[in-house]
This record gives sequence, structure tokens and C-alpha cells, in this order.
Amino acid sequence: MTQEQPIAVLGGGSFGTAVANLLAENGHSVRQWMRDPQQAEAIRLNRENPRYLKGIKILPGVTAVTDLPATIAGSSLIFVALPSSALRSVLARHADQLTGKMLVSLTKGIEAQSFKLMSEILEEVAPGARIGVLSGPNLAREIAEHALTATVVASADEALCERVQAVLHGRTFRVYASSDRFGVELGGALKNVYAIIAGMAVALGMGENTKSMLITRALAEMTRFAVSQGANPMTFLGLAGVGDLIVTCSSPKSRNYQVGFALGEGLSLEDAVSRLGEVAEGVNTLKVLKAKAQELQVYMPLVAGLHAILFEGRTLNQVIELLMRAEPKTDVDFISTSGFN
Ligand SMILES: NC(=O)C1=CN([C@@H]2O[C@H](COP(=O)(O)OP(=O)(O)OC[C@H]3O[C@@H](n4cnc5c(N)ncnc54)[C@H](O)[C@@H]3O)[C@@H](O)[C@H]2O)C=CC1
Ligand SMILES: O=C(CO)COP(=O)(O)O
Repeated sequence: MTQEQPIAVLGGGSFGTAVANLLAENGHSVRQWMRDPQQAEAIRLNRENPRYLKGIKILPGVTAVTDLPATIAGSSLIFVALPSSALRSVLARHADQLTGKMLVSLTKGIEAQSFKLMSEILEEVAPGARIGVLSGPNLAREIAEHALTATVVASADEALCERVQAVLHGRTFRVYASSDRFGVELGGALKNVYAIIAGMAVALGMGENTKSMLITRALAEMTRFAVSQGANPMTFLGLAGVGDLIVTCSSPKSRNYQVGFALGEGLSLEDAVSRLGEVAEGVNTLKVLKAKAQELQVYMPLVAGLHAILFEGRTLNQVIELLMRAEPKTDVDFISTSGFN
């Protein structure tokens, strides 16, 4: 019997660890690459990630490794769970090894200067690779603790979607397929910004009406932006759109929500981010999104409001006053202007 090649997961953080464990649970041999040799050694010895997902046992099928060229060479399917700020630089060094491989981005961010999504960076770095993204309401700790969870794999490459479904589907994890890679990936990146706002609202003791208004108007705003980029608004009604928006805006387990909550408690942005000690992609996404919306003249009052508080010295009360007094608008305007029915 031929032995299956190991599957690679790049990234030693919460999500890489959760996905590596899921794959191992389904009987696959997994190489989880991380840059920190001490962390890899600790996982080999204690079967637990010393820094992320504490208390979760890492299954024997997961091997923590630090040799990236060997990890890439040994796998035809590679999941990338690196922060958006690191993805390009880590993979560009090994571009010549990536031809023909299936690369699936788990990263929910946008590159600072270029405004590129992670799969677009992968395409640039590895033009000969087969590319997909995985996105949905997927809090790492809940996946690791076997909460029933669903996600979306998106790619124009149907065989890639089928392979990802085959390796990840399990007792507690369901994978839906989509051909709208752009919409699925954009949804995952944009919702992080609104989770910061939602966390802030909770810290400030705002009511349930307010939370519902925020989430719903956030969906309108992110869909409006996506439509301006040529995306299909229907994707935003799926798991990777409204699904991920709901979980990230309602859960104290979300790191972006935690940053917002800390801001609402009165911490500075710098202190909020350093208290977290993990990646909160929404902070960078906010900066690039505000600039892009302005350039494209897309109306995004929540993004503009959060940006004004964090980077332009406005107070929360000033921003709330502006938002509530803005001229009356129609409710689901983003659908009627899109050209989609
Ligand atoms: N944690 C979650 O619940 C989910 C996270 N994601 C996304 O996955 C991506 C990664 O997030 P997490 O694993 O949660 O982050 P994390 O903060 O838990 O871990 C980040 C990991 O990346 C490593 N890293 C940072 N810079 C690096 C570099 N230059 N080279 C190599 N490794 C580097 C860190 O050492 C750490 O192991 C983010 O884009 C996030 O939005 C997506 C879905 C769920
Ligand atoms: O993307 C996530 C859930 O789907 C995780 O969100 P945070 O990065 O805010 O923890």
C-alpha cells in the first residue's frame, strides 16, 4: 500500500494548530511548520502548543517542524496560516518549489501597500501553483474543542475544492465549496474591522438594538464595498460573509473583538494590541480599507468612523453623533445598485 504524502500547514499559531489537529483527526499525517524551534521542540515533548490554544492536546499525527523547504517539498497540499504581514515574505523565498502544489490560504487580511488579498499574493509569488482559500465562522479554539463548525473552500479549481473537502470533512467540521474565491476571501478580511467596533460597543454597555444595527449595517457596508470591486453580493449572505461577521462580532473569543473591547475600556490602540499578544488583522485592514474606500468613493461610514477614532483623534461621542445624524439612507441599497438580482 502506498503511503499518503503528509499535508503541510504553515504557521504555528492558533489557527494553524487547530487545522493541523483536524487533519490529523481525519487520519492524515501532518507537518506543521513554524519558525520557532523552541516552540516546535515543546510541541514534540509535551504535545501541546506552549503559546496558542493552551490545554488542547496535539494529536500524534501532527509533527511540528522548522525546515520549510523540506516541508514544502514533501507535500502537494499546503495550508497557509500565517499572518497577512508575513505571508509574502515567507513564501517568496521558496517560490521555485511551489509550482503544481495546491496552496490554500487560511489568512484573513489585506496586504498594506498593494491592497492585495492573500490568494492574489500567492498567485503572484507562485504562478504555477493551484490556489484556493478557506474562510468562514471558524474560531480556532472552538474548532479545537469540537464545536460543530462549517467553513467554505473557494477556488475556480474544482479538484482543489474536492480535495480540501475530502481531507477536512469530519465528525464536527463541514466544508462547503464555492467558486467565488474573491468574495469569500474579501468577506473574511473585511469582517475583522467590524468586530473591533462590536467589541467596543459591548465594553461601552450598548444595548442589543445597537449590536444588531451594527452587524446589519456592517454587512451592508462590506457588501457595498465588495460590489464596487465586482464581487457577487450573494456570497456575503453565506458562511464566509454574514456567518463570519456574526461570530466575530459576537464572540469574546475573537481577537479583533478583544481589541475593540479593550479600546472601549479606555486602553490605547497600542496597549490593546500588546495586551492581546496575538494577530488581530482588523487593525491593518482598517487602515488600507479606509484609504481604498476613499479612493473609490464608496460610502463606508463605520470604517470611516472607527478610523477617525483610532487614527484621527476624534472621540467616540463625536463619531456617534456624526453617524446618527447622517442623512437618511435606504436599507439594502447595496443590492439594488449592484446589477445582481
Ligand atoms: N485564530 C482564529 O480563530 C482564526 C484565524 N484566522 C486567520 O489565520 C491567520 C493566522 O492567525 P492565527 O493563527 O490565529 O494567529 P496567531 O497570532 O495565533 O499566530 C500567528 C503565528 O504566525 C507566526 N508568525 C508571525 N510572523 C511570522 C513570520 N514572519 N514567519 C513565520 N511565522 C510567523 C507566529 O509566530 C505565530 O505562530 C490570520 O490571518 C487570521 O485572521 C482565520 C480563521 C480563524
Ligand atoms: O476569523 C475568525 C473567526 O472566523 C477569528 O477571528 P479573530 O482573528 O478576530 O480571532
